[in-house]
Amino acid sequence: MDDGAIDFRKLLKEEKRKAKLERQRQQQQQQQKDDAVQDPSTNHAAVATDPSITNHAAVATETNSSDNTGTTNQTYSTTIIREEDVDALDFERLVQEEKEASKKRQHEQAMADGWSIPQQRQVDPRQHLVCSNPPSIFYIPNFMPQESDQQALMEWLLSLPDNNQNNTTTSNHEKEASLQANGTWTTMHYAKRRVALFDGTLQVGQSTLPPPLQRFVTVFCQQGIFPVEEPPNHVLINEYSPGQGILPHTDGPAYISRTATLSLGSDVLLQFTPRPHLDSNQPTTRQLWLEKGSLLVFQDAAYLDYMHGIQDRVLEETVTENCLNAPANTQIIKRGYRISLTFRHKLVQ
Ligand SMILES: O=C(O)CCC(=O)C(=O)O
Ligand SMILES: [Fe+2]
Repeated sequence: MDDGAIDFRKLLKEEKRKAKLERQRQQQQQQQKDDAVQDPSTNHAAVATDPSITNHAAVATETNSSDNTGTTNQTYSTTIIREEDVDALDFERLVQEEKEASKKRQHEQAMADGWSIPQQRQVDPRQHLVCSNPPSIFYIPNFMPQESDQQALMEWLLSLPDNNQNNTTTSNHEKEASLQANGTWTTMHYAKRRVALFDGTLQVGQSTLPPPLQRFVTVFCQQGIFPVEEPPNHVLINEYSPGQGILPHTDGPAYISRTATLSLGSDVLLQFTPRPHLDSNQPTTRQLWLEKGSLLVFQDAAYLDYMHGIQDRVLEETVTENCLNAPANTQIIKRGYRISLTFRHKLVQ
């Protein structure tokens, strides 16, 4: 496991070794060029410096001149960056980058270790199934039972960088593109809701989900919430200020037809609305009470044939007889600040 400590000595040694090799290479090249320029028989053998090597490479400018014999002489003016510059340039940047990466790793590890999810419990679908039609909505209250654990997870999420604070003038297109930047908050243009995406499929061959989220993935697979061969590799975080919602939508064919959503911060009512292609005998909109700390899992028909959404501009919601899981005496749900984490398995071609 990474203990987060930076081995400065090792870094310095490695950087010096690289700088030394680079200087040797430059000197060798310079020598070749000098020899070539001095020896008219080898004029055309002079080798120009690789232009792709920037910063610490020797920069050669080539000038062609014709002598009276008609042959082309190549001469080079070369700037060699000094030893001190090479050390200063790369080492400072390297140490800074390594420090930041290490701080981030430590923070994420501490966050991942800083809360508990009951691991032993095997989820029994029959126990958590909330209705027979559609037969594929599961609700697990107290999935993350401790309020302090929920708080710790929220704190980590809120410590993620915010794109909008860095750049308030980005176009919608750029904002959408910045959603691709893993683990940063972006404010959606119309909905005004903040979202952050962790797409573990962006780097081929390795999952890039950070440890706090990877922990959930492990638990979901252990508990049979997701199949081991199709674990969540994509997590969308939605932040709702009190009263904010999300339009009815389906999560679409980019994922296997299963989602797991963890609610933090506040309770809310989620609406499941049948899609128009369903025949009219299907039940109308159904409500589901999502308590903070709960996990909602829905799949198959509930994923494919229903839209789900949260009413916008509502601070208090009335529980109707179509609510699938609220206790009989619950009539009003007060909305507060809420963060949800939606785990999915994105299909990769
Ligand atoms: O916040 C929620 O509970 C719903 C989120 C959702 O539906 C989504 O991100 O697709
Ligand atoms: Fe959704």
